[in-house]
Amino acid sequence: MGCSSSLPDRSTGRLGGLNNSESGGVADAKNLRVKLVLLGDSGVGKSCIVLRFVRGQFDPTSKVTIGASFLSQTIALQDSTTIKFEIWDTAGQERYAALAPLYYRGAAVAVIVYDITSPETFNKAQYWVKELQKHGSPDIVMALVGWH
Ligand SMILES: Nc1nc2c(ncn2[C@@H]2O[C@H](COP(=O)(O)OP(=O)(O)OP(=O)(O)O)[C@@H](O)[C@H]2O)c(=O)[nH]1
Repeated sequence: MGCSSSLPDRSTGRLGGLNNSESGGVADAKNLRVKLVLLGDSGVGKSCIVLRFVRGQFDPTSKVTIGASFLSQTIALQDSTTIKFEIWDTAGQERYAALAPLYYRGAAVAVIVYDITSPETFNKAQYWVKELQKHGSPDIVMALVGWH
């Protein structure tokens, strides 16, 4: 698999807007809390991305997510600021789509994942971008991840 993504440079402080309780981030200037949600079609690798980020592991037998799952990961920046990511990994199957607002509400960051060989998954990614533009936090940071 290859993976490309575009995220703000985490060492430049461009995540400044995230330290805001309305967009899921609180605590003090040195210890930020960021709510992050993953969205995208079923099977595009969302759970694998989260598992890699949180535990450094890859599980090729990764199961379909039911509803959503929650994990967290804290990272330290060069200036010793810490960011605790509170991660909601949503289920991509259509039957769970109605639950998504529960998980993206108040999220400061959304990672939207698609498979670059599958137009349907890209359509779904576009759908999530529009949905978040309409109903997500106004200052949400979105990252589009293309997977293959
Ligand atoms: N070879 C390879 N397979 C991968 C990689 N990432 C994910 N997969 C496979 O892709 C399948 C789906 O991955 P998941 O992370 O469970 O997909 P998901 O987007 O969370 O799917 P839902 O839970 O249904 O929303 C699994 O069978 C993984 O083994 C990767 O980096 N390499």
